Amino acid sequence: MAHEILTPAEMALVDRAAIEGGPLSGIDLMHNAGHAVAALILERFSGAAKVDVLCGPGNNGGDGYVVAGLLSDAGMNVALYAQGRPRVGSDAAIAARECPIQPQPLADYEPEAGSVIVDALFGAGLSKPLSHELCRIAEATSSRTVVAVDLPSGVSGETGVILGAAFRAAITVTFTRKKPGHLLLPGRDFCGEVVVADIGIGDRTVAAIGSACVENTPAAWIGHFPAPNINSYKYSRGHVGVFSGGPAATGAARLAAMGAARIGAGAVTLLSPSASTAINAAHLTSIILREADTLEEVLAFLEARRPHSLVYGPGLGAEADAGDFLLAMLAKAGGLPSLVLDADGLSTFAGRPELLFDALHRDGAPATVLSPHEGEFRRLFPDIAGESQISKLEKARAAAKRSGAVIIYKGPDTVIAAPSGYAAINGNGTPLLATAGSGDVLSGICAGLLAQGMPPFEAACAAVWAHADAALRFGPGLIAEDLPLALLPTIRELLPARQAERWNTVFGKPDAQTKG
Ligand SMILES: NC(=O)C1=CN([C@@H]2O[C@H](COP(=O)(O)OP(=O)(O)OC[C@H]3O[C@@H](n4cnc5c(N)ncnc54)[C@H](O)[C@@H]3O)[C@@H](O)[C@H]2O)[C@@H](O)CC1
Ligand SMILES: [K+]
Repeated sequence: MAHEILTPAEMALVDRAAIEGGPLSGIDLMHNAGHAVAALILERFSGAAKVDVLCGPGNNGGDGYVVAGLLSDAGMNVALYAQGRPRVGSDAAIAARECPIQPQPLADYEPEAGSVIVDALFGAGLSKPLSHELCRIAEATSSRTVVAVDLPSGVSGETGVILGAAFRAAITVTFTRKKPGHLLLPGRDFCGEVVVADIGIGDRTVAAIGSACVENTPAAWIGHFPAPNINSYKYSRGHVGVFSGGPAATGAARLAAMGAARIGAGAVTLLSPSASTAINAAHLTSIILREADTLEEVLAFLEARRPHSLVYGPGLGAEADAGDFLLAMLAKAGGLPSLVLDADGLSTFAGRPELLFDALHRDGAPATVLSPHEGEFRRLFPDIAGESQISKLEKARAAAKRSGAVIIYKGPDTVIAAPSGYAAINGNGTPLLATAGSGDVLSGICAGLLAQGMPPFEAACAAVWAHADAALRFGPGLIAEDLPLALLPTIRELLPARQAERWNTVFGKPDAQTKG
């Protein structure tokens, strides 16, 4: 699976395994890495007046020496600035020896207009904040064209956190696979365009490391994406129940309902308190409306109509009674359908999250997806949210393990994690989604996919990706009401891709595995 994400530690293991397994040695890999960066610079910036290559003391610097030599051989005007000498016997020392350009001290470096800067100071080995001098250089280059080797120096490849300061790259060329820091904020913002170069390490060597994280792209879940078949009827295509709020807060549930319907659920029922029935009825056409004020009425609906998934939370109010009602439903209903908890359905458990987690860990508990944004995450997992040393990826994993649910930890860099630890980082997030009600639509999309039989982790990933893809295709001016209809071009590309995946399976590719 070429969409795995490797932490710097996993990448080091992959490099080591590749070198031990042969046929490429460490210096061969470094030559390949340098070639990839030099080729990109020649392709994109061949007209640059000058290229300034900044080399650090480790192997990231080693890549820089290779780049400098290749660009100079290609006729470009190259200057080399180095901080420290590579360790004797290292691959970087070989690369430095091979490089025909005499390095100047990095302390003398002043960026000039018209130069392209190659940041080969630190990559995977960044271990402490940049020094004052490096912070100054990073700041001085912030409006220049910077090509970062592997990672912009100062960005932690593991967490995406900035150590002191960081170079702001136009393009980052990384090797073999992306690292979390290329996708998690704020690191992602410093990377610019991320190019993944093949330096000769095979997919099998990467797979042997067993990374438990992927970039959230359709490749990660298309094999599970639901497609109706000729025998489908409305209930077999999936039935979603969405709980509506009171008369002043009914819109959120209708947004979720429309998200569920557009992603392909054959039937969606809005469960409405009687006080909201008139207003919901005035706004709904294809969505089924059912009055339900009491737990008995909800249980009767579940028994009679057997929905395949439920959305609980949007517009319900964060007071304790919303949580109490859910707990009562979880305690009473035998075989509750899968559940998406969002918004007030999460906030209602502030200060008492263990009541929810206990219920979700009980035998027979439904498969559940929790979709907190930053504030809701902090309400449910205050200690995990407060951990300053771990990444958003690790926080989502810890939350999934504790709650027993798939977590969609929302934000510009949404992370999806399963209780097993398997996780995905989303890369197509867009600020267009920062609009009221967009999260309600997401919960509906997720429930719509669950109702169609998609496993919870894959449904959560697909919902997050499709939601953002729809927003990107729609473009500026998007409001939450537009999102369900904006899903159409996305779905119309996903369905043929799903069909193609089916044919691949028929022709012998291994079947898609559930990662939840
Ligand atoms: N054979 C390999 O392992 C390959 C490695 N490659 C390159 O090697 C890089 C990793 O190399 P390294 O593990 O040597 O790590 P780096 O070159 O990223 O940095 C390690 C060195 O920097 C020092 N250092 C870290 N943070 C510092 C800071 N803030 N201020 C001052 N000094 C600091 C460390 O003490 C160490 O000497 C990758 O990012 C990639 O560019 C590629 O050439 C592909 C092959
Ligand atoms: K770098």
